[in-house]
Amino acid sequence: MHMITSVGVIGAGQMGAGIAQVFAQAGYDVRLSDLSQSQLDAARSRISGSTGRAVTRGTMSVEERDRMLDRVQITTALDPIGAADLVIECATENEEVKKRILRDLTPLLADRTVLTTNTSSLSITRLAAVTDRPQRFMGLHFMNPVPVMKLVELIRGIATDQATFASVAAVVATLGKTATTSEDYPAFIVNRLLVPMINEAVYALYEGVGNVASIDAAMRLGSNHPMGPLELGDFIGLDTCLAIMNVLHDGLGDSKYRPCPLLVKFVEAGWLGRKSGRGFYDYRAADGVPVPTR
Ligand SMILES: CC(=O)CC(=O)SCCNC(=O)CCNC(=O)[C@H](O)C(C)(C)COP(=O)(O)OP(=O)(O)OC[C@H]1O[C@@H](n2cnc3c(N)ncnc32)[C@H](O)[C@@H]1OP(=O)(O)O
Ligand SMILES: NC(=O)C1=CN([C@@H]2O[C@H](COP(=O)(O)OP(=O)(O)OC[C@H]3O[C@@H](n4cnc5c(N)ncnc54)[C@H](OP(=O)(O)O)[C@@H]3O)[C@@H](O)[C@H]2O)C=CC1
Repeated sequence: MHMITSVGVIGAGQMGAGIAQVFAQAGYDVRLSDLSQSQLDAARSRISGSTGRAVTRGTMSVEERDRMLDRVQITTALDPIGAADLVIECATENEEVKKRILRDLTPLLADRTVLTTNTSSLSITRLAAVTDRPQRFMGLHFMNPVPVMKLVELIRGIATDQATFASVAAVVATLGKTATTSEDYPAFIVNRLLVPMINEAVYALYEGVGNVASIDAAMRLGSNHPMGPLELGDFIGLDTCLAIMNVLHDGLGDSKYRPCPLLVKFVEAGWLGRKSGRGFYDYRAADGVPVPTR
């Protein structure tokens, strides 16, 4: 089995930045790629800000932080990604976008490269089929915020071989995270359970069962969830939540997974949650305190 020392991450959004950070902290050389230079610059600031907190608390020295940041190279090109030992596709949750990236990337890959996707819901087998290496392709699903959350879901496609699975599981252990295995069904385990709950919270809002503050307080204080479901939807990204509901609805063919029309409308309005400044809360107040919108 080839040693994995370098990692290529495609897509520098909230997940790509967090994944780049945890690999760099664990000593891997990271290449982070995105179409947009501004997203890459924002990812660098996000990593710097996130580790800045550790420096302030004294859990990381300034030198360690600087060495970690030096291990993350950013690029708008795809070519440098192809030479990495492990690649993690981490772009927008859209099957066509992911397939286009994987098709473009395939001719650039070294023979040894293990290819993975951080998809929240899409079929690993279908994504693998557009590459030249379905046997060395699998789902590697990190949770948000990546530096904090302990779990990584591992998902085999139908063709994933045991050596690939074992090497990816070994890499997860070096990050200090715990892996669980899920089968390749729509949205796997975490999002099969979590995102319908968020969608149901949007239905409760849509039907007037409660307002944003009462629905979130009910689940925070009544079920000990660290965030209310609407706050969590905003945190994940309402576009991503809607994409996951659509995959569940289409893939399992059960009306219980139909996305709430209010969720659809928010995404159509560009109200995507934290990342766009507005979702079920407005994040643009001068004092930084989120304000419920309904
Ligand atoms: C959609 C998918 O495909 C799958 C998914 O990811 S689903 C989403 C899964 N994630 C969740 O459910 C998250 C739910 N929320 C939480 O667990 C918590 O609210 C939270 C961990 C995000 C924040 O916790 P909190 O106690 O309110 O905040 P806070 O006290 O500021 O932070 C706790 C710690 O996390 C760190 N932290 C918080 N956010 C961070 C971030 N984005 N990056 C790095 N560190 C972060 C803080 O620095 C702090 O560290 P220390 O304890 O060492 O000081
Ligand atoms: N949000 C979450 O809580 C979680 C998300 N995930 C999964 O991780 C993936 C990324 O999600 P997240 O980081 O939240 O999404 P974001 O919207 O924050 O980021 C996606 C990034 O991908 C970029 N991108 C789009 N197309 C391409 C392309 N062709 N080549 C390179 N980059 C591209 C986007 O650029 P631009 O903005 O310019 O379009 C953006 O920077 C998704 O598959 C999602 O389902 C997994 C676990 C948790």
